[in-house]
Amino acid sequence: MRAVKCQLRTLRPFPSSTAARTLRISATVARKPLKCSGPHSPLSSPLMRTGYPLALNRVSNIRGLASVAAAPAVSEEPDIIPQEEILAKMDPREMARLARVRNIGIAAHIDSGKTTCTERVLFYTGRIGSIHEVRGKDAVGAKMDSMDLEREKGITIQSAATFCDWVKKENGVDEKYHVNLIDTPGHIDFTIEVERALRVLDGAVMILCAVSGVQSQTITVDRQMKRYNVPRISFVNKMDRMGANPWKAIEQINSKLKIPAAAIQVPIGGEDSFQGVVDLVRMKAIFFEGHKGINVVEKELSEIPAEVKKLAEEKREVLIAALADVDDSIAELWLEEKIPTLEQIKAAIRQATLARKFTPVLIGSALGDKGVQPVLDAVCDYLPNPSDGNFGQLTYIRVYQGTLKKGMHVYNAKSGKKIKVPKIVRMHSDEMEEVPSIGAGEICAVFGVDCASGDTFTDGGLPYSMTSMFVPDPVISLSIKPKNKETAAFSKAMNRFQREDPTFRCKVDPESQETIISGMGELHLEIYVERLRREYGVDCVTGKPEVAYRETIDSRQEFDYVFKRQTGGAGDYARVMGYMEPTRDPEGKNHFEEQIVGGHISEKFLYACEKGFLKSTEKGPMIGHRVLGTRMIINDGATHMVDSSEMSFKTATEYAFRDTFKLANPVILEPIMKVAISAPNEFQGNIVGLMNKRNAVIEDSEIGADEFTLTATCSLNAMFGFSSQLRAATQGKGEFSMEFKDYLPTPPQLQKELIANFEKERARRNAAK
Ligand SMILES: Nc1nc2c(ncn2[C@@H]2O[C@H](COP(=O)(O)OP(=O)(O)OP(=O)(O)O)[C@@H](O)[C@H]2O)c(=O)[nH]1
Repeated sequence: MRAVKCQLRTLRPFPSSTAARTLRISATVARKPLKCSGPHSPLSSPLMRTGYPLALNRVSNIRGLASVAAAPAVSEEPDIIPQEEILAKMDPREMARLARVRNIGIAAHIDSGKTTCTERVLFYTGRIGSIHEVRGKDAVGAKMDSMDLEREKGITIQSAATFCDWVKKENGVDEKYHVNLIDTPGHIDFTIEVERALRVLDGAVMILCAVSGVQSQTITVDRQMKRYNVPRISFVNKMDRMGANPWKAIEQINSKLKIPAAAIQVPIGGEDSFQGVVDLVRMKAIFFEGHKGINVVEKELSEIPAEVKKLAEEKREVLIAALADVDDSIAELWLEEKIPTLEQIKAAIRQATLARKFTPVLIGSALGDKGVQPVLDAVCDYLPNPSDGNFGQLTYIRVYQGTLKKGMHVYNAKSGKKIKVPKIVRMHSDEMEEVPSIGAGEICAVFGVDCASGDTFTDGGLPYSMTSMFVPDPVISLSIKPKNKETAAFSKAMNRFQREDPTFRCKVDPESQETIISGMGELHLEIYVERLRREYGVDCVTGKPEVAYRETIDSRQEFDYVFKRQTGGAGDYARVMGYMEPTRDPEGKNHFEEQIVGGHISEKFLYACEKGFLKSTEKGPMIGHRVLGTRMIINDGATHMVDSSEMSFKTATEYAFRDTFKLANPVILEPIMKVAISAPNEFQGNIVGLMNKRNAVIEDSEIGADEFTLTATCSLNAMFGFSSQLRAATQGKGEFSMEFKDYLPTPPQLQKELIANFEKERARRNAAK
């Protein structure tokens, strides 16, 4: 059993977090139709025969040039067009406008203060007249938490977008910036909202709690920012809390997130005596006075305590040393023991941030109305504008089939919109090469194409669209039924929720005829049930939440299956031979392959076999859950002149799959979650006890000044009902988040129980028919 466990650990349906992986996923999806032949094959579509079939996929906006370094070389020797030349060709007024635009998101662990911070941003920029707190005493709730549910629960559920104008003072001159801002939810159940936001943004503010530092969900959003190449600045919030320690948080950004980070401010005071910050770039003390800290007051360092001034000098050295590591010009000055100027420091911070080699860290207390305005200044100073290195419309494209030529027309598979490809470039470090065309398998960038990340382009003849956004698989599901007969409103709501949120799924189980909804956690589904009631007036009855199990096999098994039926008229006949084996595919994909020699089964029937295989993987033979990581090879068989049909081969494959699966060491897999719990120190014993009872593996325990954080892995099954037990064990002071980690085999006893329950339920249904 031990060996099985190790091998199956690799069955991880979540791809790793690199942009390259996004490419590979898309490539796999795209290649699929190419492999098959026969009447349904795209290769037989008339347009495909004309010699210029193509399917393109936008991978991501270019946010830094480093990620294209691996682009393959072209055969021609094109001229190299320097970036400045391209910039020079753009309308200068448009360039100037874009230089003052910022599209940014705020992302962080739950309860770090994203909404509280956004509320200040809206207030200081004049978008709202007064500040209302999350779960505040006035019961109004924050502006960005616009859903009643968000205000009641004090959590953000949907990303909320807003905009504001911020006037930054630069050498005494007012500079007006337009900031489009998205506040994203922190709770792991709504992680798709963060994914959705990050792929359209140019930059992000990552908020951390000064007491807790890097938390589990900070690691998740970090991964997401890396996946979409989003440059970021960091804000260490809650400096007024007891035990606040920005240096620990910065150290953790360096060590846990592996991003070079350094403070560009130091705090003046801390905890309940936190008063303001020293700006390390300009070496000025900054205080926040007046109603809700609206007046930013600048003072010389001579006016602040000597120890803060000393700390500021020390931390400025640290900042310059960190910049020297990521910026050549600062490194040269450093070696020559020269002190960089304010402009040089600012330029180095900006460039290193845009290249995602560095994150500058700011410090403050949003609730205490201190430190938010400098974050807005830093957004303008250090985060990209839409024309930074991407000219607003530069789009990465991967060509999957055919050739993309300058001047040709392509169609957006989603919108059907026809666009002309005005110019194709290949990236070469920070320069671009214009090329006349680009072939299959290559990556290029195009200008002036109006599209969204992940869009697919074709020559108009293909109905395919590729997936590129990473959508995690739901891990939990429950049956749902309207109490009364409001079916129209119920279906309308279900359609809308699914359109909005790809991690929320809804389907009707063909056997039980029940509607089943699936999502990322108990809370995720609870919120939708509640939204149905409030927004659509549909009260529902829900079943017990169920884990999304998976089924797989652990050994190779041969088969020789004959499907034969004689029912008076024409009969059915199909014989399929071959073997099934585990793929050990890290993404858990299933594969079908034919290795027929001698034509015992025709192409048409083999296509039907593949269909039968794919259908079988949707509902596993053991407990009806999806199948992962199996390969089926058909290498021989037989056909009857009269009785064989596509249907008989499809059915034969399904039966062969079902019978062979059961003989090939079948295993039920269950989702294993990574759980992070934090609570005041006095409850540590209680929590460890709770987790031990669930057979969790405790991986790490970090004890802070007043709170501890425990990380563990535990099966999702064992985590049901944990939130209420945690509340009871910590007097409501504990919080937890969990995230899918892996699929692992269920304990043998549980596997037996699951199979027995499944069989019992099936027998009950059959008897009721
Ligand atoms: N002491 C202190 N509390 C803060 C600060 N900022 C926010 N809070 C509190 O922290 C809690 C969470 O704040 P939110 O702004 O809702 O955090 P969030 O990150 O938007 O939360 P989610 O969207 O649900 O993840 C609220 O009770 C805030 O009042 C701060 O600077 N200091």
